[in-house]
Amino acid sequence: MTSLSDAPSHSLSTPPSELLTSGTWFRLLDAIPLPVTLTRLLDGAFLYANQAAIARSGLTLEQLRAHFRADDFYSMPLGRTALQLQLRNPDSVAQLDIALRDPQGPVVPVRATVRRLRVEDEECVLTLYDEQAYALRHQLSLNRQQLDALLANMPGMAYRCTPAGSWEFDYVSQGTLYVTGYPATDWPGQAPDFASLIHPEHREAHAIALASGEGYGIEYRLLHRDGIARWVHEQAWLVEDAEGRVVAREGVISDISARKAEEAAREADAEQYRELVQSARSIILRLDPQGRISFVNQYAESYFGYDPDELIGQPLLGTLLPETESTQRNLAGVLEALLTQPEDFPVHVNENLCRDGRRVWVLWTNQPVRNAQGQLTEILSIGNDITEQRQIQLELRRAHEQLQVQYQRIAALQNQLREQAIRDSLTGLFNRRYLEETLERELARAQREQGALSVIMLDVDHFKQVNDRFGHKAGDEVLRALGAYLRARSRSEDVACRYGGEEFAIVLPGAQLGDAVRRAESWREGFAASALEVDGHVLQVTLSLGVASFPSHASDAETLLNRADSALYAAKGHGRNRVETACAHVDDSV
Ligand SMILES: Nc1nc2c(ncn2[C@@H]2O[C@H](COP(=O)(O)OP(=O)(O)OP(=O)(O)O)[C@@H](O)[C@H]2O)c(=O)[nH]1
Repeated sequence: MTSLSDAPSHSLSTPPSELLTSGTWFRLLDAIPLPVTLTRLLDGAFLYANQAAIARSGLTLEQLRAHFRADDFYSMPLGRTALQLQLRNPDSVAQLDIALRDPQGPVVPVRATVRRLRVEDEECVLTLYDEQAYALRHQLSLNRQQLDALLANMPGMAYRCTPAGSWEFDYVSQGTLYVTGYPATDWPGQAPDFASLIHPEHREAHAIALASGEGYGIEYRLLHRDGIARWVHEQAWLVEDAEGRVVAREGVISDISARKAEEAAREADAEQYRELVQSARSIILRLDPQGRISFVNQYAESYFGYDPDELIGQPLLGTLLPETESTQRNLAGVLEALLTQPEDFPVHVNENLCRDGRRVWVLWTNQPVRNAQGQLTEILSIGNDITEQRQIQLELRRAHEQLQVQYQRIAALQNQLREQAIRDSLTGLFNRRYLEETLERELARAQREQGALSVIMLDVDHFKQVNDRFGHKAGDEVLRALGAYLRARSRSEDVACRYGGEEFAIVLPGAQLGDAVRRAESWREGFAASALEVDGHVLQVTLSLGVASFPSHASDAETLLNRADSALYAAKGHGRNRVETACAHVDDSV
């Protein structure tokens, strides 16, 4: 606008037709980003529109001039006559809010600056349209209205007071009733002095804030008209004039009783929680994400034997957790895993270290705490001593291991006893009792399966002479050698026994008579051919053998043994060192 009024006056005498095509004046106007028009005052006919105005209208200058008048685009509350009245003096200027009507679009309110000009003996109006200025002004007035409504309706007390005397109120909002119990209309005058409403305990703090010479924000209790003291928060600021003199204090006093009550309840809750944590008979500690101790309860202090100052801020590893571990457990690794994946360790058992070096076992329950972004902020751990249980457990394990050893010893002993019960100690062969048991069993099976079974009885020839010539010990040696000989030639199913003295019996399950005789013959031959070295003497010892078979010779154990024994007797009788077969008809009573 100032550029228009400052424009060189000589250009205004240039005829409009020429102005439209050339001239500094209008080049300048074209450069203005806001719409500018020149219209005739009398009827609003367009004489000129700058580039911004043409762009805004969506028409050409020719179309504007030929078919439109200013009144087609905007209307003023009082119409053209009013505009003419506003600009009744030459060169007069006015500012108007007008509604700019776009022929095809919505109505846009604009702020227009109009100036009356005389061009070519014609009274004209130069108009500058500013939509933004209108919007800003409109918004400001709207905010003012909102503010007024807000002040009137807010539950707090908005005020303004002047420094004259003792800060007399010259404005209080309707919320004053809510905060003090006195209606806004009682101020000043009927209501008591504001300072007297401040609770005696807080008056001094309020007076200090007032005297500070600056704005302030304080909380204090205010004595309400209903007799109840309520917590309020006062935010105040000072208003200064151009010379920096304080001309007013403004502020808002809000009732914060509800917030204070909540804070008190929260504090009471927190206090209860603290008492609970401190009186708990469990170890409670908090760890930061770096593995440092940030809190320990009293029980934890006494349990580990530390003062709180010695633990807070200390890394867990090296204090409560042994830094090195004789059992080679990777404690640093365990702690690292706990800090990075706490959800994987809801419960864990750990050996911990007391200040005096004692080792204690603790069962830990861990609760990770995370912030809204999911980052770990701390780990809350609750521990219970399980040293005694652990000790009992260890002792039980040790006792169990000892029992295992003893059990194995007993089992070995039992085995040994069992072996002793069924073995002959001199030869290592089975004894007579075992033979009888086995024979009964094997015979029953052979009968069941309709199989065969043979028994070979054998006896050392002239054994008495061995004893007599070389001594009883040498005789034992011969018997031991015969035992080894028979064992070496037995099959897995055979049962070789020392039947008594120098007499032996071998049960051959599944063996037919012919097979048994062949084997008896080969044993006889083999033993007779072997030279026994006994006590420095080389002996040649022969055997007599008798063979009997089931079912050919007998069907019960006793008879079968008797038949084999009879056959052995026959072998002795026929000159020894030979094998005889039992006869089915032999009379057992003989
Ligand atoms: N060294 C030793 N001798 C034993 C053992 N048991 C029995 N004898 C002896 O074996 C001998 C058996 O003698 P006899 O029954 O007369 O028979 P034999 O001298 O072998 O003569 P024939 O059987 O008829 O060939 C006895 O002298 C017994 O004392 C033993 O465990 N060790």
